[in-house]
Amino acid sequence: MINQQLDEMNAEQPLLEVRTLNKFYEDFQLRDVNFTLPAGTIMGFLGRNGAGKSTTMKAIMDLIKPDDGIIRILGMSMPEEEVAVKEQVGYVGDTPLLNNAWTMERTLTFARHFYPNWDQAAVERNLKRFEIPKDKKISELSKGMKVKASLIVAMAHQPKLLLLDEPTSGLDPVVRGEVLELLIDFVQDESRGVLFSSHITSDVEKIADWVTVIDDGEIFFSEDKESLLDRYRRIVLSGNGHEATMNSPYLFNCQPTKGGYVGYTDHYDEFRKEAAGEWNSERLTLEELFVLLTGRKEE
Ligand SMILES: Nc1ncnc2c1ncn2[C@@H]1O[C@H](COP(=O)(O)OP(=O)(O)OP(=O)(O)O)[C@@H](O)[C@H]1O
Repeated sequence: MINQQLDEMNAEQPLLEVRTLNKFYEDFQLRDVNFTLPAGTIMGFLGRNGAGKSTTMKAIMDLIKPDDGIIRILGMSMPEEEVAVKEQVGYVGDTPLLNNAWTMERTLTFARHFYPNWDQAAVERNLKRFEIPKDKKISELSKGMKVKASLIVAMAHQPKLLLLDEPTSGLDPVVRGEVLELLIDFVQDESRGVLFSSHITSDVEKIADWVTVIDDGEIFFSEDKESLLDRYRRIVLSGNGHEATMNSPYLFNCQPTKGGYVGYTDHYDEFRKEAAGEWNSERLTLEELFVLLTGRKEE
């Protein structure tokens, strides 16, 4: 199906819908995973080691068989419509995609046979942009070059959705920045979107519009990044006379400090209306928020 027809058909469709996805391993369960990725969105997928990020992404791609759940990409069901779906998805997983013994040239010549929408001009542009030599074997490329090469291959058939499992892990800050820029460029066409998992919360904070956190196989929250960072605040209460404020239902984790108390709110608008006495608020970084929330859940 040509892309223009798809755009018209799917103008209102989310790019990706994951509903009640379950996968049971002996020592780990993915439980009722639900989230939606709207078109034009970069979603950061955060979770601690072993939380279930790769398992979720592999289940979306049908690389592992889910025990239950519904996956829809542009309204098409996986795995029933796998061939049509995979024309619309570029996936870079946690294990190397490219054959180390092949050159980039051979890799591209091989891969383009599978995709009618292959965009060789974009491939050439990206190879030049990232200075990836076509005649070197994949094994001779640096880690950063391999990541960029994998992304170039994953994007060459003009997919609508990129699923990337830790694309920036182990890269130096300059290469990480280049990869993030590539993703931002990719969603300039608002019919596209990206789901990328990461431990680097600053990368997610930098480019994601939406943040989904998974914890021990369950979605903890999936929310627009700005509204998330707006409604949480660190609250610093100085001096005395804070009894009423400290009993606020909007304040949690309140601890004494040298000059008063420090706590957190997840309802900043409501909190500020009723808080009395001397106080000020600080915006949290996504990293601070992630540590606070995943730590709080364990209490
Ligand atoms: N094939 C398998 N058989 C049994 N258990 C598995 C299998 N694959 C993954 N798991 C388990 O599922 C859990 C989630 O693993 P997963 O790779 O999805 O986590 P992750 O969030 O991607 O972690 P990381 O950030 O460390 O990459 C882990 O406890 C892992 O041991």
